[in-house]
Amino acid sequence: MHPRDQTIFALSSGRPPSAIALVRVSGPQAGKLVTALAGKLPSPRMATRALLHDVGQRPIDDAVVLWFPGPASATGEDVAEFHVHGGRAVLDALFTTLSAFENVRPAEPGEFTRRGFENGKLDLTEAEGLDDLIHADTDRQRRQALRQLKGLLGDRARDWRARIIEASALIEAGIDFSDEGDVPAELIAPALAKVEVLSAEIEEVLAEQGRSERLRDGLVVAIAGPPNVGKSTLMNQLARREVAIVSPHAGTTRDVIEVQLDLDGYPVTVIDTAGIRKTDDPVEQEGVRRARARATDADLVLWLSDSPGVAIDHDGDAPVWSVRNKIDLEQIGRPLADASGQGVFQISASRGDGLPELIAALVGFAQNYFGGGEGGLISRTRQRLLLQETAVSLRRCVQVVGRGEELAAEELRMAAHSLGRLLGRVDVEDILDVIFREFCVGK
Ligand SMILES: Nc1nc2c(ncn2[C@@H]2O[C@H](COP(=O)(O)OP(=O)(O)OP(=O)(O)O)[C@@H](O)[C@H]2O)c(=O)[nH]1
Ligand SMILES: [K+]
Ligand SMILES: [Mg+2]
Repeated sequence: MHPRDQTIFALSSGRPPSAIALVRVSGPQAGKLVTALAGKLPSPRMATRALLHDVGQRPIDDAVVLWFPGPASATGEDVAEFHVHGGRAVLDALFTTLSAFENVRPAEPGEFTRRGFENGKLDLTEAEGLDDLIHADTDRQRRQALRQLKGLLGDRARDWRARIIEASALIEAGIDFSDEGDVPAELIAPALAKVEVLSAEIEEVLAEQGRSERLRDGLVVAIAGPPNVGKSTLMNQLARREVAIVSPHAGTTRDVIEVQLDLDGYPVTVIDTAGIRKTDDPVEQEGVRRARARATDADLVLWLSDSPGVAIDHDGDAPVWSVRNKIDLEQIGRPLADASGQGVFQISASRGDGLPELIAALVGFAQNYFGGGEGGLISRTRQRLLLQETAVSLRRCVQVVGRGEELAAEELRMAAHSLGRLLGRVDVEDILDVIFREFCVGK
């Protein structure tokens, strides 16, 4: 039997032990499994209490069972849900029992969603939105993923594709007419007008794209500077916990340490790095090399120093903010901070002076970086590349029409094909494998 026709099961809730665990089953044998374990098939979509038994009629657990006959289910197949107590032994017993049936096996990552996709329950952009939603850490990421899952990009793409096919039909009709005389102009002109409007709409969505992709990936802020200036102390303050070791010894931090922060709904990764200096210690040298590399890739660098006039030793395109630490050791009164993020911040990482100003400036930077608002429709490189391809084909269609309607028609076919791939309609198996492999097991 092809793996696709086998019945799959997986733990869809979190890691045991937990109060309740949800085990999902999908495939042609789902009904048979429920009957075998629960004694009978419950009414569709009604939570029903049942004592589950293994194949030797020994009890497994007191459970709640749900039965969703296909095609009105998440995967489009027959689906069952077992809500059991979330202990490891309970789950072991349940999985052993399920596996004992022929052609029943544990699901691969993303396999439930993939089946739903293959049965037309959701398009590829919605499947990606679902995966993003599961992995969303901040509120803004959640809202963006939900928009994707609700099919906003998919709906636009379907509409564009339908209109490209309409324009195509006009051009094809023009090609057919042209054998009999010089009629095409009346057909070609409205087709081109449609294509130009479409082009503009797609380009507008593309222009918005950067911010949503960034929202998905997050903003990386690197703390860099000479040894012992208080980088790890600042890191711990931003993280509000002791993630990095702080000590009076220069050269304490060697590895790159990362924390994920939710900064006003924006996903921000802060990295603490080894103090940058010349050293003979090979381990510290490696730390300095890593520190430089990570700071170069960051979106923003906080260059920390503890005395005036320390030169910034950093290259890369990212903006660098100069942060003076340990102002508590000096008698300079209130810390000065420029909320625009320009100029020098003055803080005491250990006492907390100046931190609210620094954090407010970071939020301002994040707002700018992510573009504020709700973000655009595109959240993945795959989506952006396919929309760019579509836009290029549409632009070329208008350019080449003078050289022959067939060329223009071919460009429209390519545009429609790119949108088909965006929706997952015409994609080849291996691309789907790559996309669904990143999903969680049980989804
Ligand atoms: N007085 C004062 N001491 C501080 C401040 N911030 C950090 N320190 C002290 O400075 C020393 C070095 O702090 P760390 O956070 O380990 O500095 P670092 O830059 O991470 O050091 P390396 O990892 O070795 O490069 C520690 O003894 C801290 O307690 C501050 O704002 N004021
Ligand atoms: K130190
Ligand atoms: Mg350190």
